[in-house]
Amino acid sequence: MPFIELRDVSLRYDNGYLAVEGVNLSIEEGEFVALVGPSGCGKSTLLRVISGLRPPSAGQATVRGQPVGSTPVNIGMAFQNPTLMPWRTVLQNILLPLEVSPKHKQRYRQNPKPYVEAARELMASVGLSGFENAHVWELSGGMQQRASLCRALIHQPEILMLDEPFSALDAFTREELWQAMQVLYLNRRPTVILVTHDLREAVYLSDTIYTMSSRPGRIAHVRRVEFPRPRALELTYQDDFAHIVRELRKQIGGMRSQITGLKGVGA
Ligand SMILES: Nc1ncnc2c1ncn2[C@@H]1O[C@H](COP(=O)(O)OP(=O)(O)OP(=O)(O)O)[C@@H](O)[C@H]1O
Repeated sequence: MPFIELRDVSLRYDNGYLAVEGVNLSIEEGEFVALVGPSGCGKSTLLRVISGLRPPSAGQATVRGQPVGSTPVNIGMAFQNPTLMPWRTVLQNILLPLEVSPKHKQRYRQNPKPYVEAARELMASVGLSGFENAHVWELSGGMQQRASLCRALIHQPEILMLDEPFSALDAFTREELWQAMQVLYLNRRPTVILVTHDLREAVYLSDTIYTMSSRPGRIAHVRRVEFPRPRALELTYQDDFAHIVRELRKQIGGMRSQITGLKGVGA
């Protein structure tokens, strides 16, 4: 049984807008999946469906075979904007989800020590040791995003949802963060769903890449990525890596040219 499954899922927003239609996908436990596609094709909408924020208008979304929302599922999230609280230290920001997580809040209140240890370990794995008592304004954008990834993982979520978490960073910092993300993933093996416009990022990090068509979004192409892990950054300069990136770009370019009426855009 797949861990996460969408069967013929469509979602129409309250204003009548059909964002996604007839989406089928199935994600194994511990799989790293990327959703790519033209702007507005419904990538974030699918995250909302899987997290239970938006019930599908048609079709079925299940986690472990149970309809989404029928049983609690531990989810971690990180977004483009790290949204750390400026009045809290980095360590306090990372511990924040434990104050509200139904699974952890009581144990955390009674005995915070193991959680603080876990937060320190997470920080060490992404190179943030020594910044536990720093405040947000003392960190670079890349460091803030590292902290946001640690915060997303502190309550040991089964599913980690990443909505363009590296898109506001410069190219070098972004690549550093891919490597930090890979370390976190290999240490914990959560099921990850990454929404991104960066095709190199998708290929570097993922096991499977779903390319969505423009609105209403459908799954237009599924690409497995078989490179063994850990993946070195040098992989991104290899021909077989570039070949997959080109294949995805061609798919998306074709859709964009259908929308704009231009021939060969991005192809
Ligand atoms: N709450 C809402 N009400 C009505 N329409 C919405 C709502 N949220 C999103 N949409 C529309 O649904 C479509 C899909 O949006 P969504 O954010 O899922 O796309 P996306 O692929 O993540 O976009 P992008 O790549 O630009 O971030 C868009 O056209 C958007 O305008």
